[in-house]
Amino acid sequence: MLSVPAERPRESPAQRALHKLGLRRPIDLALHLPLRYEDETRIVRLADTHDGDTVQIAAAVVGSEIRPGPRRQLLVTVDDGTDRCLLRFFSFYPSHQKSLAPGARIRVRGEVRGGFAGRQMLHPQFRPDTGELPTALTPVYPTTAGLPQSYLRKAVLAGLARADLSETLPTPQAWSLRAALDFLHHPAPEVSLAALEDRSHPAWQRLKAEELLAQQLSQLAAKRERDGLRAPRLPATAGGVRDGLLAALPFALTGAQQRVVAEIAADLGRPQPMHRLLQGDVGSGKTVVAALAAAVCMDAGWQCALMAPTEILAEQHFRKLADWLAPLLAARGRGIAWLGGGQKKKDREAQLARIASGEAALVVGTHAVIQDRVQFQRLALAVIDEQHRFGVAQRLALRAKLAHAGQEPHLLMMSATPIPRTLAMSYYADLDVSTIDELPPGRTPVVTRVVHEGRRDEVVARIGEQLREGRQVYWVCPLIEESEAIDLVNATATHAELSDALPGVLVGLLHARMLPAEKKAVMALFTEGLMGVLVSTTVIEVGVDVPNASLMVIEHAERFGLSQLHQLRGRVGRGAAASACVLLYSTGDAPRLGETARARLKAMAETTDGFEIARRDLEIRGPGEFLGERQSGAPLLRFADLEEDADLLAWARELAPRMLDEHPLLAQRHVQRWLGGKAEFLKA
Ligand SMILES: Nc1ncnc2c1ncn2[C@@H]1O[C@H](COP(=O)(O)OP(=O)(O)OP(=O)(O)O)[C@@H](O)[C@H]1O
Repeated sequence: MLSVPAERPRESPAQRALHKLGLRRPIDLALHLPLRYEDETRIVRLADTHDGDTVQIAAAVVGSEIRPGPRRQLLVTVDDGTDRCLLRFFSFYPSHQKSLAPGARIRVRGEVRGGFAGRQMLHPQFRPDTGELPTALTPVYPTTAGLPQSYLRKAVLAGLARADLSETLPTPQAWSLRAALDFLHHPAPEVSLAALEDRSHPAWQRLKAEELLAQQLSQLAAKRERDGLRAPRLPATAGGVRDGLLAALPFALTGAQQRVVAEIAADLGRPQPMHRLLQGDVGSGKTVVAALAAAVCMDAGWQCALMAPTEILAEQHFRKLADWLAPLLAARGRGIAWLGGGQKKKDREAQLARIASGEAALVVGTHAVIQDRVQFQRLALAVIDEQHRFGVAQRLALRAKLAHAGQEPHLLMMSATPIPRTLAMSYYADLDVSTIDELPPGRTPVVTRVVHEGRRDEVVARIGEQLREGRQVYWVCPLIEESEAIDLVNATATHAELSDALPGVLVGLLHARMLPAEKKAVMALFTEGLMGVLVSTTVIEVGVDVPNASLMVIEHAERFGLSQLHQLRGRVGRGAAASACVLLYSTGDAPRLGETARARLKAMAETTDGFEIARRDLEIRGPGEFLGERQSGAPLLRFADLEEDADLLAWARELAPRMLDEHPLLAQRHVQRWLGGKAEFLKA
């Protein structure tokens, strides 16, 4: 008999958009709080409005026409008996025209603009006028493309009705969770905007307290879980690879490097696994810290793995670590293995054998390092570069893969994208954090100039000057995320333009679609100083280290995010030479740059400090987006603020251990409610 596959209900675009916002369970919807409220309870007479007022009017459509041309518009005239107003829509559907046909009675909300031609509203919201006005303020929810407010509002109310909101707090509270959520989602008619926005209101206090408690519970559970795990103890020993490396380095460690090396060594000496994040600004010298950690591990007779997210980065780490460590290891009968994407089968087999036998004390590579076929003889430390590029799931897979005989490896994760302290505490709930907050001596800060695209020729002339001084130059082409193909066209055109403008100079091109071997060849020419200019898409974003490069030009800088610009700029100023970064911008058809793009370029011109950049980035984008990019999978505070709500934090900190001990089921339910699938470390 044929079995008919069960038909899976198709997701509508609106449902997909809900999922994109992370709104899957009824409780997720119930906890999706309004961003602001609109007052639709009042109708204003058109004759009483002033330029710039945002108002709601009730009027009849008296005229409707489409103005043709390149900027097609729908123009609708309405009359409310006191005056007329023109509604202008630049994008519209046939259904708009129908609802706005002459004779229709509508309610319109928007900003009134005065002018010679009379009152106007651009893209106002409108709906049929049913005669009945809402009696209370209307919530407006954070949303995303393809998810209209009306749909989201209904979904939230349905979620609120279905969610399990039973009490999880063991001590009596002034407001229940249900009361707090009802207050915010369905404001009563007498509730004012001021009350709804007052974060010290008991409804908000209840939500923040809940959220902080969930965070404290999950952190504590993670910590207890970790305390129960075993890892090999790796005490630092004298006279080994670590001491050899310290003696051979051409520079002395900075104070900050010494401090974090000591923090890591202390963790490695304990029988519990280290889970530490090493964060440091671009060029602050994280690699040598990783090398020293690896050396401690190898001196104790164990293996270490280092994994980077791209072939270029992994390759660069391999080269640097091999320079530093290979001679020291060879003297002890051990070596370094490489695992990359484009490797020949025979070479790969040979490397796998060295890893399995333990002869390879250090293994460097890309994701290839955690593939099933890789068997370590005795792995004790895994170093993961740019860990935020690896998803939480990959991180967990790594841990599972590397654990053996009841022992977990120590994990050191490196990131060149510093996160402000308050966010780090909640984002990296399960990690300890070490920070390199000092650059090696002798660096001159990179001078950054924001230059209009119209002055491109001057910039090309400047490249010529740098080349004559024996320096090298990066030229980064725009990022148009949706289309790698367009990126490539741009980069290729720029490559041709620069090759023409700079006769006799080797100008290279690097982009994501090249084969690993081609990329490697181009990078090698640039690293060895044979190539003067490297035109690249953003593949060089992280980690590339060519100290002789002293100028970076970023084309269409207005399209890049702030941390990304900072990362890119970090590719220059890595040696002693004075370096510069030129941010070329274009405003396209617009008369000037948008506000956030302007804020980003201004921040870049004003500071080179990665922590300050991170702070401004957070300010410009808000925590959701700021962390979203980092593939957040860890708990994150949405409502509470660790500084502002210090008293609630103290309450949660005090309650969490008692709750875990005395009410473990309530604790579990509470964390599930707030963190849902993200509460991975509670599973144990
Ligand atoms: N204490 C030090 N004194 C002088 N130079 C140093 C010191 N530490 C590291 N360096 C050098 O500084 C450069 C940058 O170091 P490294 O590549 O480790 O930076 P990073 O922190 O990994 O930066 P990024 O995240 O940008 O890759 C390298 O050329 C490195 O050899």
